Amino acid sequence: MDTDEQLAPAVASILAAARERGGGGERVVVTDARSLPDALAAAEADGRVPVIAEVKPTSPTTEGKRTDDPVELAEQMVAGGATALSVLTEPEHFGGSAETLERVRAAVDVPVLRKDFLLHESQLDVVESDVVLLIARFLGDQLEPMLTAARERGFGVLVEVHTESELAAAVAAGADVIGVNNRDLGKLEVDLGTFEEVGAKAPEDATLIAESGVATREDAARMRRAGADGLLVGSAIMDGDVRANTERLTTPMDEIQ
Ligand SMILES: O=C(O)c1ccccc1NCC(=O)[C@H](O)[C@H](O)COP(=O)(O)O
Repeated sequence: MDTDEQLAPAVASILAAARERGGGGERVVVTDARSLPDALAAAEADGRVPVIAEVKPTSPTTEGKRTDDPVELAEQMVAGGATALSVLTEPEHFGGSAETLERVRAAVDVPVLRKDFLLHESQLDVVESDVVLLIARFLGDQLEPMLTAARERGFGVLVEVHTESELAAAVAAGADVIGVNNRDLGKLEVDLGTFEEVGAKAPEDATLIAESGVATREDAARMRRAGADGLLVGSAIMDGDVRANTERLTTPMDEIQ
């Protein structure tokens, strides 16, 4: 795992807050998790670009904060063709909350990913979701026990990696849905070449998600050509008309005149 000195100050601050944040009380058990791989396959069969649209009110790399009702934003994303949603629950740096995730999940019928920086098993017990994110870089040798703990509770799990060695650790831990983050959390720089390089080394049968930095249809097509089964998109959807932005990215290039 990184020492905080190797991380951008904003990320070190996110991690410090995550270490302090308590977990839930009672063990959460999800009995009705919506499958992310199934939803991605259904979008593909429909001829839509499979996009996981992210409800991200703010972030360390975003100016200002979006204050619209997150449920309305989520509904617009689904109306725009989003295959699944990602909802930030981190409160201090991203303006998220567990309550927002609960309200969004009750309002839509697509899989909802809980996007947070989970470091302890008890943090899984804060709120039900269909999928949780586990970040290989921050969990180190705790990745496998956290993956097991999440699956035992009924969550689907998206394991995020940024490098080939994190990918190897994720595969060794048993991850089968893997996100390659184009954003380097050490420097907060985004490079779509990361997915192209690291994703190419993933096992054939893994479900692969390209995360971060997808802004245009051309970016989406580039990630799809590199093997992405799904695209996780935050800023480019949250900035402006959320429904129109989602439609633009979920419509295949060959349908655009
Ligand atoms: O988005 C940030 O500014 C950020 C800063 C520090 C740590 C993590 C951060 N983002 C987490 C994410 O993974 C993204 O929200 C997600 O992949 C969507 O990225 P984008 O489409 O580039 O908004």
